[in-house]
Amino acid sequence: MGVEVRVEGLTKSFGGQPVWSDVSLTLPAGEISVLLGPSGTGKSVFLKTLVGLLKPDRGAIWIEGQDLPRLSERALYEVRKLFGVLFQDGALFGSMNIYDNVAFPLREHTRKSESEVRAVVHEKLEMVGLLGAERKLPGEISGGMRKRAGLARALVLDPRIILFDEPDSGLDPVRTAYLNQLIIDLNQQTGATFLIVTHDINTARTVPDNIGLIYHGHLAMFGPREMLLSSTEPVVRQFLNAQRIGPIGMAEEKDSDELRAEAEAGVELPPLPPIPLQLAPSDGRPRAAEQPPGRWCEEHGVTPPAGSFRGVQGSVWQPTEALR
Ligand SMILES: Nc1ncnc2c1ncn2[C@@H]1O[C@H](COP(=O)(O)OP(=O)(O)OP(=O)(O)O)[C@@H](O)[C@H]1O
Repeated sequence: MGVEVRVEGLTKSFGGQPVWSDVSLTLPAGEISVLLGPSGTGKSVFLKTLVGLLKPDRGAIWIEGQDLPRLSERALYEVRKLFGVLFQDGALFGSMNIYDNVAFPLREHTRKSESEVRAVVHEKLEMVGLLGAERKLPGEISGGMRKRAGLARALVLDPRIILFDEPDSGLDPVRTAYLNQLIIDLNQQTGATFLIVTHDINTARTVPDNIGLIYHGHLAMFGPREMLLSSTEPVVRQFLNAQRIGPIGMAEEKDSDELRAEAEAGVELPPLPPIPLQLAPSDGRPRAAEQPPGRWCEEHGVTPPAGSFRGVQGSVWQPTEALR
């Protein structure tokens, strides 16, 4: 099962330049969360800080009662074993074949015999659909296959928290759809806690249980998918709907003249698009963390945008008696 990650007041800067300040959020155990934000806002820095590769200036990261930034190197080494990380390019060793790449963490961190290593490597390669490609070098397979090989390697130590840094970068829409399905299926099978950094709005709208948005050095919002997809908060609304109208400009933030000009021109925001159904596991069995569509909206008295959750057993979302 996954474990909860509780981040409190986290602040990180480089050479006095803050990347983000006072970030607080909880990644609920076993749930999938997505982190969004304009380029350069420090999403990768956040992942690296979570896993202990970078030290924050201030703040806490609580995992199983331990505050990561306060741990000794030795204790941190142990806690790191809870994590699996899929780096952007898969971070495979170019001179090792896929089998040896995936076997690497097992050979480095465990005392498993070669036959035990083989069993685990085969299991994980099967999970990501790469059986048969074991003898290929990373340079001989496609970008999508390299990501899946990186994912198999991230899975071999049975992590309870899996971090994905832009798993969909450089993939075509079809490969991205396959990878998103794989992420959902892996979450169902492993029950681990997932955090995905992505720029893909479709991924953000359909894959996670929770969405966070970093903007202008702060966490603008973090919460259940339905909360952000029904939010009218200008930054959240603009980013999640990929619109030009709103506070985010080409160079991160529009200046007040640009915003005033937009307001004076009476530029109307288009209505919020419908909230899509969350991607379901391919075998039809629900994930442990899955919630019925529309539950958050219903519990919080929020009417979702027209046309939301279409496809639920052929029907359209309807508020319960209490909301009518
Ligand atoms: N080790 C480092 N030393 C100094 N500055 C760094 C370091 N790592 C990252 N930065 C800076 O921190 C900022 C955030 O970088 P980061 O790569 O986390 O952004 P990002 O949101 O992941 O961007 P993108 O979406 O484009 O991948 C950038 O200005 C980057 O130059």
